[in-house]
Amino acid sequence: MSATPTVGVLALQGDTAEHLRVLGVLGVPAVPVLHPEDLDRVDGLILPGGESTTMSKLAARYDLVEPLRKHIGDGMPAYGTCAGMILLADRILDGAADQQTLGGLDITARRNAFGRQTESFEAGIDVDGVGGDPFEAVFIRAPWVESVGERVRVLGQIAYGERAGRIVAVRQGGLLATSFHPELTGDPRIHRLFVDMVKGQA
Ligand SMILES: NC(=O)CC[C@H](N)C(=O)O
Repeated sequence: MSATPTVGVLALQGDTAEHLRVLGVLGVPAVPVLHPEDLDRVDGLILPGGESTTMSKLAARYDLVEPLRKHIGDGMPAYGTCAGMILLADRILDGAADQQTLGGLDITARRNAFGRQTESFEAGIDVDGVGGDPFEAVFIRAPWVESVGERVRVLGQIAYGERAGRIVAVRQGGLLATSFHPELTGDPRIHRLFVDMVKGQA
């Protein structure tokens, strides 16, 4: 792996631009990924937040489903935020009819688990491996992680209130997922963790 990896951001739908901006702030070369051959030019991939059913449909339309599964299965590091977490999950609950995921991450994600758009909220989350203050996390129609397989490490849970204990950040080898959206709040610590994972340094 080169000292400065190139990170791709899936560009089918959702907040691709915000992820590219954070990677730019970190000085990491970053490119949108829209076609299968784009995957050959990146060392890691971010799957953004947005709408997972729409992203799945567009992935099929752009012939990206199998190439994405292959790269992820072959060990390409990937980080899914919100809808991206759903795409990485091996199993989902409350998915749309016939909703398929890419899989790779041995979790069950419950879609829209925290309620409707109007019930979006923020919470401070202590994310394991991310030093400093709790991460100010924004949840927008977010999934939670209902259960994890034994290879999955829980990195963050909601600490207090009626949602206390809900798992919202996980890692399994080179795969990272958060229910929330670090790309929207200007705090680059989780992106830095992912870039370190891509470099093989975390
Ligand atoms: N902010 C988000 O990414 C929302 C995810 C959306 N609820 C979905 O199921 O895809």
